[in-house]
Amino acid sequence: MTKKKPLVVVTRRLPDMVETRMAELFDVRLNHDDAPMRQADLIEAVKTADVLVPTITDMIDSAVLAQAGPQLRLIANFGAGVDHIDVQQALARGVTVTNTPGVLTEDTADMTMALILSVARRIAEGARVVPDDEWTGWSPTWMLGRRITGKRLGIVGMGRIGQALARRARAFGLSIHYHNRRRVPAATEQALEATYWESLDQMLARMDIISVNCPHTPATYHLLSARRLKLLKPSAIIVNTARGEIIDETAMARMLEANELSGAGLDVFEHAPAVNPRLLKLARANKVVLLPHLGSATIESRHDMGEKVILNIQTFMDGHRPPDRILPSML
Ligand SMILES: O=CC(=O)O
Repeated sequence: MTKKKPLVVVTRRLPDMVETRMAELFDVRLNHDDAPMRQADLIEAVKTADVLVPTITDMIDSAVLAQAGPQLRLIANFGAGVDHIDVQQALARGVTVTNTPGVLTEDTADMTMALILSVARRIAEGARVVPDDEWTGWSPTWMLGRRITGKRLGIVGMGRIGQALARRARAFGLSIHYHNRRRVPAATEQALEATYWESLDQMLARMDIISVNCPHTPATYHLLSARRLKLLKPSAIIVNTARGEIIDETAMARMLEANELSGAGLDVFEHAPAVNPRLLKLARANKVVLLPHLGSATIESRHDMGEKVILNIQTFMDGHRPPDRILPSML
C-alpha cells in the first residue's frame, strides 16, 4: 500500500524548481498569486494542513496556533529567523518547528559588507547623483566618505553570519571585535583574529562600525536600546541585516537626526514592511541607506532554502528528527 502523502500548505510563492519538487513529493497547496496570507487564511491552513511552510510575512502567533487541528505536526519555515512564530506555543502543542540555517549565510554576510561600504563610501548617494544629472566632474573635496581600512568593526552576534562577515571584513582591513551570548571557541577566535567583549556596553563605546547579526528573541528585543546607542561614538555607523526589532529604531532615528550617529545601513525594520517615516526622511537626506530585506535574496539562497524545507519535511515524515529542528535552548 502506498503511504498517504502529507498535506503541505505553502504560504507564499517559492522558486519554480522548489514548488515542482514539492508537488512531486507531497499533496501540496501552493499560493500562486503570492499575496501574503491574512490571519483568517493562516487559521484555515493550520486547521487542515499536516505541514505548514510559512515565511517571515506570516504571523504564526498563539491565536493562530490555538486554532490548529490535531493533524498539524510540523511548521517547516522557509527562512532562518523564526521570530514570527510562537515556537514555545507550537512545541507545547507537540508541533515541531524547523528553519533553513546555513544556506543563506554567505549571501547575508555579503549584503552586510555591501551596506558597510555603501554607508561609509556613500555608494547609494553616488549612484543617485549620476542618473539625476547632478555630477559635474571630479572634485578633490566633493562627496567624501570615510575610509574603512583600519577601523574597528563590532559584531553583535557571532553565529554563522557574524563569522562570515568577520572573514570578509578582515580582507577589508577592519579589526574584528564581537559580543556574543557565548564566547566562540578559541580556534575560531584566532582564525578570525577576533577580540571578544563580554560587555556589550564597553564594546559599543569603542567601535567605528557596529553590525547586528544576532537572532531576534525576547532577550535581544531592543538590545541596542536608547541607552546603549548613546554609548556609540558620534562618528560611528550601524548596519543591521538581522531584524529591526533588535535596535530601538526611534532612538536611532533621533540620534541620526541630531548627528549623534554618523550613518546607518538597514536591510530590516522594526515594523516591516512599514518603514519609520523619520528613516525615510534620513534616507532622502543621504544619512542612511535603506534596503528592502535583501539579505538572502539570491537565486541560489532561495533555491537552497527550498531544498532545506523539503529535506526537513521528508525527514520528519519518515519518522526521524529533521536536521533543522528548533530547540527551546535556541530561543
Ligand atoms: O531574514 C531572513 C531569514 O530569516 O531567513
